Amino acid sequence: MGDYALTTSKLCKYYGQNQILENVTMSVPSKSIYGLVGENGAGKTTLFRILAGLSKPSSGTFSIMQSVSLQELSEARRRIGFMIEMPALYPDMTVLQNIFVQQIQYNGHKDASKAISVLQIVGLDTQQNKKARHLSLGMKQRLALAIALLNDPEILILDEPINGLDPMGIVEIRELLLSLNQTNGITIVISSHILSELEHIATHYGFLHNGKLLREVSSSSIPQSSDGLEGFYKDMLEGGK
Ligand SMILES: Nc1ncnc2c1ncn2[C@@H]1O[C@H](COP(=O)(O)OP(=O)(O)OP(=O)(O)O)[C@@H](O)[C@H]1O
Repeated sequence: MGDYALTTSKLCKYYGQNQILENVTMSVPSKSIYGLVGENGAGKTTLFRILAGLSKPSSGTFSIMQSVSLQELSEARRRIGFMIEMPALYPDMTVLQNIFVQQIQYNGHKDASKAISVLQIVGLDTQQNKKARHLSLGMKQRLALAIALLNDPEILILDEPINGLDPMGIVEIRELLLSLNQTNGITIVISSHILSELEHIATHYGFLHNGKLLREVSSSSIPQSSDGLEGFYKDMLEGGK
């Protein structure tokens, strides 16, 4: 995969007059868990949407697994599992049927054994016959993650994947992500508001603030003190580091 799974160079995005991303130059090492930290409105989702091909940058370039051309990028994206927005679920279909819909859209056919295996990975196999309308938010999050895993991705891009999960659910997703990274070698890019949670799993961080990537560091640069990542981030925003 090369040294970097994803890179961006001087990426800018405007909506009308508003500059949302400003010269974002980012490098996500292969096989890392890269925590993207940033306040509400910092531009995290916008950046992920560009990588996913859901939005175009106003200027700048990016690469996914060394692919840069439009055609190569669309191939490379097939090797990424995205969880950016909640996938459109059919409320009157079951969990399993919703997985089948995704498989048919993506590959043209359904694959029941693969569907069950991703539901097992995210701990939803016991709920496979439940209608989507009856799922809790946390269960929907797991289903979105299951969908992102359907095509054995080499990279996972996860926007706030633990939003809405209870503490036990958060621990389970954390362990799942660690295992996907360590056992399957999947590079994971993850945004979360819960810095203490990112701290449990991230090997690298990028700090996005007002559309600018202030700094990238490896987790070894974060002090092991009680306010570790939170304190580091606060000091950085205050210009202390
Ligand atoms: N389609 C759009 N049109 C206009 N402005 C947009 C659009 N999408 C996002 N924005 C604006 O871009 C800015 C960045 O939004 P974005 O969703 O990328 O931030 P974020 O870091 O993901 O925040 P959050 O953590 O709240 O999800 C916000 O000010 C938002 O209002």
